[in-house]
Amino acid sequence: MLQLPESPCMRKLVSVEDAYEICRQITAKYSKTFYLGTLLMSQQKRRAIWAIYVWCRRTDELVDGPAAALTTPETLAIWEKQLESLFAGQPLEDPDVALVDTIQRFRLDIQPFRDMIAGQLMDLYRSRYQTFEELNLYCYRVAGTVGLMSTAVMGVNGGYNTAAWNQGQKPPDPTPEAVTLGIANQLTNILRDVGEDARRGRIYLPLEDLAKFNYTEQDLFKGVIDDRWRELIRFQIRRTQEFYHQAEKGISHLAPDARWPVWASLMLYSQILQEIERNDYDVFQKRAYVPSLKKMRYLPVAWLRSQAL
Ligand SMILES: CC(C)=CCC/C(C)=C/CC/C(C)=C/CC/C(C)=C/[C@@H]1[C@@H](COP(=O)(O)OP(=O)(O)O)[C@]1(C)CC/C=C(\C)CC/C=C(\C)CCC=C(C)C
Ligand SMILES: Nc1ncnc2c1ncn2[C@@H]1O[C@H](COP(=O)(O)OP(=O)(O)OP(=O)(O)O)[C@@H](O)[C@H]1O
Ligand SMILES: [Mn+2]
Repeated sequence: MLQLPESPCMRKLVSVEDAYEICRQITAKYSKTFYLGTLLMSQQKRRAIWAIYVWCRRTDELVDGPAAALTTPETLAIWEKQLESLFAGQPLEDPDVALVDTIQRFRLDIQPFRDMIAGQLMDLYRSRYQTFEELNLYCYRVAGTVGLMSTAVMGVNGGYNTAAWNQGQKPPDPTPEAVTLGIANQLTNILRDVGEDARRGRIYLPLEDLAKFNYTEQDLFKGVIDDRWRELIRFQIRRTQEFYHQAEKGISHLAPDARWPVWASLMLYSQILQEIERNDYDVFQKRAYVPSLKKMRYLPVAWLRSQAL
């Protein structure tokens, strides 16, 4: 598990180059899918995504990592103060040096970062979601925000205004689809991790959906896999696939060099849903993952899709 660096002190921080290298290593270690996606980007954009990844990972680790039991709302309040310091150009820890550089180069907005902290705060207070609407808000905060942060780095389709017939018109804005992709990823993550979360007493599946399929919390904690469960998870998978489908429509409005990495990460992460089906919906004993060779096979398919107008 990722260790948070020691508490901030007055020691000298690393150079910008070294800070990006630290972020690269952490991203490579903790996310095969997103790291692979960043390798398809230009050097400037990929470094920026690594810096963002590390800040997100560290934020998530506060409530999900090995030291999570020590995290209180005050911990998150201090983390938010540290965030404000980054946006004021003042890094406090080594990986922050890269994020400060990224914030300035890409003029990032602080709001998605604040919203993500608010999402992690929800994890301190809640372990159940009654409705999909409530879950959707959680997903926006912890993952839709990543879509906003990433889009600011990847950029929108700048070629749009240069076409004579588009002069004076605003380019289509892919922001809603970026949020939708983040939510789709998070819904996928929730389905993959049902067992792991249950072992921590957490249920992210909306309770209204459990009720609809006549499946109880006790069934879930016992890991019951029967037709009610299969139908319930099929329903969740279909809903998640609709989110992916909506998100796809935004990709052609991104900067051309960002389309392949986004198609690739979308296709690879959404494959986890198929793996869940292949495991006959056993998300209690098995962890659905996409084997590396399969991931590689999707890269040319993603490239072809990224070339379509
Ligand atoms: C290729 C690319 C641009 C990647 C972005 C990489 C990035 C900055 C990821 C941050 C991930 C992170 C650590 C978030 C903290 C909260 C959290 C844990 C969210 C879940 C991600 C992690 O998945 P993983 O399987 O590694 O989780 P665990 O091992 O269980 O901890 C999430 C599932 C959310 C990830 C959300 C995104 C990557 C947003 C995707 C949206 C875009 C890139 C926008 C694309 C634009 C358009 C127009 C479609
Ligand atoms: N090719 C593989 N062979 C065997 N086990 C694997 C393989 N890929 C993944 N796993 C198992 O699943 C775990 C997490 O895999 P996963 O694909 O979720 O990696 P990740 O780095 O978290 O990537 P992602 O960004 O997709 O979440 C690994 O630690 C390993 O136990
Ligand atoms: Mn992972």
